[in-house]
Amino acid sequence: MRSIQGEFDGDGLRIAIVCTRWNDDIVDRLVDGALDVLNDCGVDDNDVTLVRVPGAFELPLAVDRLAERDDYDGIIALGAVIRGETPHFDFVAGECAKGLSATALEYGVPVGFGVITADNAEQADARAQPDEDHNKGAEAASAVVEMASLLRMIAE
Ligand SMILES: Nc1c(NC[C@H](O)[C@H](O)[C@H](O)CO)[nH]c(=O)[nH]c1=O
Ligand SMILES: CC(=O)[C@@H](O)COP(=O)(O)O
Repeated sequence: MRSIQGEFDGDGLRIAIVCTRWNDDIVDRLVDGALDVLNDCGVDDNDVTLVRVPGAFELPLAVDRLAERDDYDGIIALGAVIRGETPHFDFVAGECAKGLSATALEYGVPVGFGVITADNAEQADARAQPDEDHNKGAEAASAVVEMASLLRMIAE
């Protein structure tokens, strides 16, 4: 049986990170986690582009435009959607996830879903810790590097 699995080799990869200003106290820690993983994987800092949008609802449009440019081997989307008093949470989180997934499939570009969806600030904080195992940004960056590598292997 032949097995194909991506490697955590970021050499030569061009990566965009799109993050939100909403909940930036949390999201900036996701950015740090993502950057640490990209550095560990050997992605050159000069090959990383950081884009900031207002909130998670705006992530898909920015990611879509970046994917359309075909300048990036992977895109990491970072945000934190924290439930409030109304159903607004469901629409913001749902449309964000749906839009990011649609862009990945339309352009064939790996999009890391590094968007925390939490019922409260404590849950969000617990998913934005410095250690990679508790940082959604690190998780998303790792997935993007692996998928970019896998897609290169499949294309060979
Ligand atoms: N409540 C949160 C939001 N809400 C804002 C929306 O994302 C959007 O910017 C607004 O509806 C204007 O279009 N965004 C988050 O990222 N996190 C939240 O908890
Ligand atoms: C996820 C949201 O948009 C949410 O924080 C908004 O809070 P609320 O539902 O109380 O307006």
